[in-house]
Amino acid sequence: MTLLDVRGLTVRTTDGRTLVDDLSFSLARGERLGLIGESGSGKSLTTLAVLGLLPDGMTATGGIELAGTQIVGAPEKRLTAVRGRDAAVVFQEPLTALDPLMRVGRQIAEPLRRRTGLKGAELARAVAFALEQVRLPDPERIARAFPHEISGGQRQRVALAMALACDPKLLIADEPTTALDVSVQAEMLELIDTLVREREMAVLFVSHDLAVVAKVTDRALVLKDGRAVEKGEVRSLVGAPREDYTKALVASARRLESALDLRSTR
Ligand SMILES: Nc1ncnc2c1ncn2[C@@H]1O[C@H](COP(=O)(O)OP(=O)(O)OP(=O)(O)O)[C@@H](O)[C@H]1O
Repeated sequence: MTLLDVRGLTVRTTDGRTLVDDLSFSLARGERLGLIGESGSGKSLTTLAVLGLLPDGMTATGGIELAGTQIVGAPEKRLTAVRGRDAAVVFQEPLTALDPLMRVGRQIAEPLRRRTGLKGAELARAVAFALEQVRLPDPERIARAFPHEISGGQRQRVALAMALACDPKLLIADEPTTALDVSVQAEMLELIDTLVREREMAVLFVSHDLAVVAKVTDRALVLKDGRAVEKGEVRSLVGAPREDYTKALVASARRLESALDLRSTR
């Protein structure tokens, strides 16, 4: 069953520049797709369009159907209902999602309370559980901390816990490991992989690094200047890229072999 259907998505600026050009792809429930391309290729704008979050001065045309809701042209009220429940996002920079002035626990409590209606001690227990799920040690301490009091890797885990709090059908991960130290990148990818598998969530995974995409998804779509230039199984994109642009992405991908080995052993 189709969860996300993007048909002829085009994003333009008011001064007439086309930043995403006639893009189409779809995602079934529980399926994973990588969006790959170099900086400026339109990956982030595509994911923002899916959530109805395009910046001012940009308009989307075409169709985006997410869990039965037409996103393009939808009123804000309908979009608010979709976000969190049908699709949630983890951005490259966790501070985008986190309020610097609010303790971490309260930030996770809010979406949890909305979804579950829990209060008081039960809600506090659910917050601690959400933090444990993303493998954060000492969840009570983390819950009391402000975002600047924890490490970048821990903040990204908190952002992931917030995204998962409403049990969305689709997780959008936009360069979720790019800002992290190399040593914590692999752990984060593994965590995303495990958590979405347990929840049977679909994933739209954005990265400029094909090796990173290969760790999480089986299929990928290659974007260049806002257009899809190639799509298919990650394995065939890597083994036999047709476009020069894809060949360049393969060449620049780090640790590609180990990423593919990892998936083939599952
Ligand atoms: N708010 C904005 N106003 C004007 N142009 C923008 C805006 N945001 C993005 N763009 C332009 O749209 C194009 C696509 O940007 P987008 O952020 O989607 O690329 P990307 O592939 O996600 O790259 P990156 O990995 O660097 O974020 C780029 O040419 C970028 O300069």
